[in-house]
Amino acid sequence: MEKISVFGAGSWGTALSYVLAQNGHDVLLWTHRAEQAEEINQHTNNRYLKNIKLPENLKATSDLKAAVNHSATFVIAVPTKAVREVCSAIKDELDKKALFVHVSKGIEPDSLKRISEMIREEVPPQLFEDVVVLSGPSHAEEVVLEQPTTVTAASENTASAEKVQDLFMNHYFRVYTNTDVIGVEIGGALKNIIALAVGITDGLGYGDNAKAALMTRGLAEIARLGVKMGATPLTFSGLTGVGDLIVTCTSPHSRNWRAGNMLGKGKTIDQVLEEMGMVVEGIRTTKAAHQLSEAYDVPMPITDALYAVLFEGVSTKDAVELLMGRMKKNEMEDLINLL
Ligand SMILES: NC(=O)C1=CN([C@@H]2O[C@H](COP(=O)(O)OP(=O)(O)OC[C@H]3O[C@@H](n4cnc5c(N)ncnc54)[C@H](OP(=O)(O)O)[C@@H]3O)[C@@H](O)[C@H]2O)C=CC1
Ligand SMILES: O=C(CO)COP(=O)(O)O
Repeated sequence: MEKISVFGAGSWGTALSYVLAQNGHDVLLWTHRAEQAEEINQHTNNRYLKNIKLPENLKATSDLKAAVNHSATFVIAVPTKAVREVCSAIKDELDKKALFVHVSKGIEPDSLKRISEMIREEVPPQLFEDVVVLSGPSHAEEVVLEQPTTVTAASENTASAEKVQDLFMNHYFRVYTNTDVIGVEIGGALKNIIALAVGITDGLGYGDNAKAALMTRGLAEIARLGVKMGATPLTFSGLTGVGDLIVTCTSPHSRNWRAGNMLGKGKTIDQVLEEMGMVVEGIRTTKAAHQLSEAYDVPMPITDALYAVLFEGVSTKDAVELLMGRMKKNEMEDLINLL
């Protein structure tokens, strides 16, 4: 039994706390809202996970210092845009080395940093043992129903990844390990762009052909960029690549797919975000990936088309026409370089 602190009490932080508490660990879940900590201590978190009874041994707090002092294993489960703020606040209270496990799926626009890079910038090396990423096809809503789920813990240091594997693994939550941190982080972040795009074509009334096209060519552009950034090509055929792409592009649980679907049906981004009430990571990540494709000189036509819709006022229909009207290509062009 380990002591573990989870930072961020949205859908995913709560679902992962559920798994850890069920595994017998002493989990303290931190939220920045006192009333939410009170609710979780009564064993529900209804805004994020409706009608789910949380384990009795899961405790919550809104006292950051208490959460930092509780353990030396920290799960960071806030949206990408809050990672720096939360990690910097943790660092201010930290007086020992901790293992940081992050579960966020995004890239920071402008700095173009991955999450593990952001954490390493916010927390000095003498205060962390390692930063491990836990990612893969996993909707919180299914995890808390204890439905079979597989994810990957990645670190260049296999011992750290195995430690995280041991903490989380149980009969419905199976954890693999991988040493390719770049590939795991890029796959997890960029699949949200493709899920938004698939949501749009579904919302426009296009069918499974369009969905398959976006998923396949989407994976091609994600892998192209990832490999140029230093990822291992095979990672994109794994859980954090094609696996997460499937689960996000084909499920109404996905906030990214749902947001895209509403855009395809004609709603504005502001209307969509207001209705969602939860993070839609793919929007900021589209901006970051658009910048990455320029920085690494990697063609990313689907990302570019979505960028045009989200940030340049291009209509969803025109964006599809733009993609379909691109110049002729050999399907394997560029991909051959990944081998
Ligand atoms: N949901 C899922 O199934 C999965 C999500 N993820 C990833 O996990 C990350 C978190 O997502 P998820 O839990 O789903 O998001 P949600 O929108 O469900 O919840 C986000 C949580 O973060 C809190 N938060 C936001 N900003 C801050 C801040 N500055 N300081 C403290 N807390 C803050 C929110 O608080 P408040 O309630 O006050 O807004 C809320 O509790 C994302 O990167 C997502 O891609 C990964 C795998 C699966
Ligand atoms: O990452 C997820 C599933 O693996 C959740 O996706 P959404 O953020 O689109 O809901």
